Amino acid sequence: MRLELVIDLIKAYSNKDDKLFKDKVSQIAEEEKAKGNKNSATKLLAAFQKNDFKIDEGGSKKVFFPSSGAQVASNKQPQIIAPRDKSNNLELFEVIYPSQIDNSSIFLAPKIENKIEAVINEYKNKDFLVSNGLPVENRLLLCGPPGCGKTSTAYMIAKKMDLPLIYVRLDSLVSSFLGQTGTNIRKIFEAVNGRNVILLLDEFDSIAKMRDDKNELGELKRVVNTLLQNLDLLTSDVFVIAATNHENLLDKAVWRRFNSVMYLDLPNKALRADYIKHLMSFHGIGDSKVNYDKLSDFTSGLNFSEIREISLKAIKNIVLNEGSKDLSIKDYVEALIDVVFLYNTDKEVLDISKLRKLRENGVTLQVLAELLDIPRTTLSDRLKKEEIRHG
Ligand SMILES: Nc1ncnc2c1ncn2[C@@H]1O[C@H](COP(=O)(O)OP(=O)(O)OP(=O)(O)O)[C@@H](O)[C@H]1O
Repeated sequence: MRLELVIDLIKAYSNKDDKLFKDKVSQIAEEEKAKGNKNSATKLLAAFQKNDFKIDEGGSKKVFFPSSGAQVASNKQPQIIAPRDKSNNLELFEVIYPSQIDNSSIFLAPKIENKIEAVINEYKNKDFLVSNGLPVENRLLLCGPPGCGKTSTAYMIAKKMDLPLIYVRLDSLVSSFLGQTGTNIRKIFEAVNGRNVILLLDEFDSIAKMRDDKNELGELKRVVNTLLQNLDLLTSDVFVIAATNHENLLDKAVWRRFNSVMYLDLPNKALRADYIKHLMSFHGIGDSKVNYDKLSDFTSGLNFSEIREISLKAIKNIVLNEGSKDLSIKDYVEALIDVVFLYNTDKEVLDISKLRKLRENGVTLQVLAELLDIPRTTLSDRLKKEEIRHG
């Protein structure tokens, strides 16, 4: 290896010039390859990627690569300016920098968590993979019911990759002025192409599904084609995440564009219990005596967003009314009824089918009757009548 290259490496390291550092490592690898030392070149690149070159700066770790995130943190990266719609002058996307994303916990099934970690790792090492002639997964489709963490997962990935997130809501993009949509899509893709960013296309079905809509005319088809063509033209620097609640509405041409597809489902019993426990302990409520298993049963069939709302309501009630830190089953069910099993403010107009669901989820008649302030036998009769009505 030439001495000048070593000196350049040292200079790059001390100036924290990640681009120069990376260039010099690549140059050394190339020279080794040219000399017939392919193994040494591969080893060097592997060591480089594996160590991720973390430099300690006064106690806080700075990620050397991928570079764009580090540059944002040190204000070296030029700001990403969102293009605007010609008619209403509104910005076509929102830029969210990793420093603006908090570290709040996201609960995912272990299988999904592992898959996401693998995708992040692959993207972080994309240069190495590409230099070895291997493709990189940089198109992720997140599907699943609302409130199960598609958007939150995209944020978490941006935080972990230390990259700016470009957030586009396709439904609002389309609903504004159809005639402008194609132009707006082009403007968005031009603004991000070639940059190390995450492009989140939320409510993806709102545009992709239009292709087959018999009632819509050529304009919509053109819009969808523009979207697909622009996706194809993106460089591999852009990591694309599309999110949809209606994956069944996406056609084959759309599925083909994504090399990773993940389904974020409603939380199972264990995840619900962990999530409720996490929310409670975060606010200093509850203790080891609380039966989280039971609370988890009560919330069967609900999504994370609903469980969060219920739990926060219960926490607020406990803190405001009782000033205590205890969590009773009744407190929780009361919040549950308020948030999800609404009875139109008038207790006479009970939504019996929802109450049946609560009973099925394990809430006792006694607790329900007390909370609803109706005699237990009356409630029991009404539930039985409902049962007969439904066979
Ligand atoms: N897996 C999860 N772990 C922890 N909290 C979650 C999770 N999923 C959702 N939440 C909570 O619900 C809120 C809404 O979730 P999010 O917007 O990520 O869901 P989504 O699947 O994108 O929903 P939509 O399809 O309606 O856009 C989050 O801000 C968070 O508080």
